[in-house]
Amino acid sequence: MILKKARVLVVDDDTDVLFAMRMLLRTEVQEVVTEKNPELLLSLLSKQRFDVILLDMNYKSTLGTGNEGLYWLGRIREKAPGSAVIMITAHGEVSTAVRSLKAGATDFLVKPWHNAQLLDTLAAALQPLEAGKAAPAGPAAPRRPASFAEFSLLGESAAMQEVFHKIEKVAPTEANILLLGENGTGKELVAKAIHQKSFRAALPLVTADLAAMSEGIFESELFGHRKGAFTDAREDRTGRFAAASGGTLFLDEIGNISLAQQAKLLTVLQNREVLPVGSNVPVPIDIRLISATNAPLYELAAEQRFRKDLIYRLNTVEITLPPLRARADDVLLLARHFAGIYAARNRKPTPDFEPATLTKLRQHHWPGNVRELQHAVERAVILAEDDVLRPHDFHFSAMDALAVTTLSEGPLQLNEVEKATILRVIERHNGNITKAAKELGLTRTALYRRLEKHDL
Ligand SMILES: Nc1ncnc2c1ncn2[C@@H]1O[C@H](COP(=O)(O)OP(=O)(O)OP(=O)(O)O)[C@@H](O)[C@H]1O
Repeated sequence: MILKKARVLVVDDDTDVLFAMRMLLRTEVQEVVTEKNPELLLSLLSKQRFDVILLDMNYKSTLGTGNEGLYWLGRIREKAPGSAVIMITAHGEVSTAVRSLKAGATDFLVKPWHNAQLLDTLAAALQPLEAGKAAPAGPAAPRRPASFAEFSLLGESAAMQEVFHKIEKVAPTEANILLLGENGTGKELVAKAIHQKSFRAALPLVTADLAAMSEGIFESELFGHRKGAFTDAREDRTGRFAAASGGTLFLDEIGNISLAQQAKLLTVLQNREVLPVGSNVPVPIDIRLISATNAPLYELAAEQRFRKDLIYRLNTVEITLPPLRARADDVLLLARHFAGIYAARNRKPTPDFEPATLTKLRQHHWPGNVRELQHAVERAVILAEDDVLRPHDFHFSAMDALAVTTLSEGPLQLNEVEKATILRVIERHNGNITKAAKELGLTRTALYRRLEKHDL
C-alpha cells in the first residue's frame, strides 16, 4: 500500500507530539487520527480500521517503564491484527523497544525523530500490506536484509562469507562481540556493520580508541567526570559509555589496556553502571558492547596480562577477521574496488590490471592487510602512466620490503628491523607521522604505539 492511501492512528499522551504528527501527516496520508488517551484505543479500533498505528511507549501513569506501551500493543494485536504498529520511544529506552518488536510491533521510532525518517518508517511498515499480507503478528518480521557492500565490506572468499554469516546472526541480538584480527583486516568496518544492522542503529555508535587513552584520562574519557573533579575539569563531561546510551560502544584496541584499567572496565560491565570521576552517584548504562584487538588476547591471559574474567564479559560472540594473505581472491576484488574509488576521486578513468600485476598482488604477504592494499592501490592509481596498472606501479610498504630482504642477511632481531624501518620512513617524510603511518601500512595510533615500544 502506498503512503497516500494509508489511514494512520497516532496514540500519545503528549499533545505536542500529536500536533506535530497531524501537521506532518495530513498532506502525506489519506487520513490521520490522533488520540491522547490510550484507554480509548479499543473503542476507536472497533469503529474504524487503521493501516498503521503509531503508539507511544510510555504514558505518564507508568513513569517510563514502557510496560503500558507493551500492554496496549498486545491489545491492538488481538483487536486489529491487520494493522502495523510502530512504537514511539524516547532516547535510552531502546531495549524496551526491542522487546516490543518481539511482541509484534513492526518497527520503532526514537524521539525526537526526523520527518523524513518517520515517513520512511511508515512506508516500510505499509510494504507487507501492499503485498496483500497482513502486517506481521506475533514475532516481528526480520528487518530487510541489507547487503554488506552497503557498508563497503567486501569479500567473496569462504572465510569472509563465514564472517558475514556471523554478522547477520549476531547483529540483531544484544550479545557483546569481540573482534579479533591483525591490523587493517576490517574490524572497525565490521563493528559499524553490526551496529547498522542492529536494533540500536537509530542511536549512536560511539568509538573509544583505548590505545590512545593514557592511564590519567581513561576513567574520565569512558565514564565522564564532574566539574571540579580535578584541575582541568572545568565542566561536567559525559563519558563514552553515557554518550553511547541506547546505542553501541566500540572499544578499539582493548588488548592494550593495563590490568588496573581492565579491573575498572570489568566492574562497570558487571554492575552495568558507571561512576563519573568526582561523583558518588552511579549512572546506569544501556549499551551494546563491541570490542576489538589485534593483540593475542588469550596468550596475554595465559601470561596473566589480560584478565580472563574480562574476556568472558567481552566475548559472548567472537569473530576473527582473516588476514588478507589467506584470501587471495579477495585481494583482486578489493584491488578493483579501490581502483574504481581512487580513479573517480582523482578524475581518472578506472584502470585495468595487467595479469602480471594481479599475480604480484596475489603473492604479496600484505602485513598491513586491507589498509595496506588500499594505500598501495591509491598510490598506483595516482602514479600510473596510463589506464593500466603494471607490476612496477606497486611498491610495497618499506617495512615489508626490509623485513623480507633482511631475512636472507642472517639473524637480525625483528625488533631492530622494525625500529630501523620506522625511523627511516619517518625521516623520509620529515617527521610527518600521518604520511609515515600510511607508508608503513599502519594507523597513526598503531605507529605511536610502536614509537613508544621502541622508546623513540
Ligand atoms: N572487507 C573489506 N572490504 C572493503 N574495505 C575494507 C575491508 N576490510 C577493511 N577495509 C578497509 O581497510 C581499512 C582498514 O579497515 P579497518 O580500520 O576496519 O581495520 P581494523 O582491523 O580496524 O584496523 P586496526 O586494527 O589497524 O585498527 C579501512 O579503510 C576499511 O575501509
